[in-house]
Amino acid sequence: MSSDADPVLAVDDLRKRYGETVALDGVDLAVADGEFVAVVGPSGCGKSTLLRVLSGLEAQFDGRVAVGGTDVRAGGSDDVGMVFQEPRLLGWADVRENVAVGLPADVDPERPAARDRVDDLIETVGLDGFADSRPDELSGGMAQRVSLARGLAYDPAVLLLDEPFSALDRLTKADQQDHLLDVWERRGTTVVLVTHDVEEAVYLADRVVVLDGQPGTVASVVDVDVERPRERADPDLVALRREVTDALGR
Ligand SMILES: Nc1ncnc2c1ncn2[C@@H]1O[C@H](COP(=O)(O)OP(=O)(O)OP(=O)(O)O)[C@@H](O)[C@H]1O
Repeated sequence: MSSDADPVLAVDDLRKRYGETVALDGVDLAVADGEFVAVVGPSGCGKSTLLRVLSGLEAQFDGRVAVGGTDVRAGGSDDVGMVFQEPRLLGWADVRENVAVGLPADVDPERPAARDRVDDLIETVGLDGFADSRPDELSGGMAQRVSLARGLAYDPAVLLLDEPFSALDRLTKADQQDHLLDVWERRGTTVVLVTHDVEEAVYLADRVVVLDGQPGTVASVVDVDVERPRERADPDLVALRREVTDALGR
């Protein structure tokens, strides 16, 4: 997919420092509407920092970062939903209440339209029948799907995911990856996924951005030009995995 025309996410010459530590140095990235981009890189190269900047959680940086044409420092982050490695659910609240936390602040979660929206999201992530369950009644994969529904509650233009499946066992992980693909395909949300897992990146993404170094810079961008639905064992995917791994090792 081309990212040339009006990218929904535009990062130009991003430089981010924490005191003396430069975390990112001159990162450029353009993500097209509806595109699925994975960001991989070794520990400490600034992957989470990049997501934090994109989400508006970090206001101090040099360069330009815009979502939907609006600078994130000027409210562009309203168009961004975030899913973290840990589901970060409210233990005392049920699934419906946990998803409703992600609704825009001016929406009363008790209003019928808001309840319908939340129930629709719960169904979207495949948790029908669990709306009244509490987090301790859910498996790890289910809890992560609540977190995904919460991230979608704002109906964001861009969904940012920071290693959302890394704490899950292999089978649950594969299941959740397919679930995310399903949600992405049905909703058309633009996705930026940070992961350590090259296999996951290549299986899911249209493009894999390899970050490297300290400070982090874009070392390589690998297009995953493989038709969907994909087979994990597809020789083209296996070859692309090698290409990404080689780029990481350089
Ligand atoms: N709040 C902070 N204060 C100071 N330094 C920080 C802070 N957050 C990140 N850093 C530093 O910025 C650099 C990039 O960190 P970041 O967490 O973005 O990397 P990462 O690629 O996500 O790592 P990992 O894969 O281990 O999560 C590291 O050198 C880290 O120590």
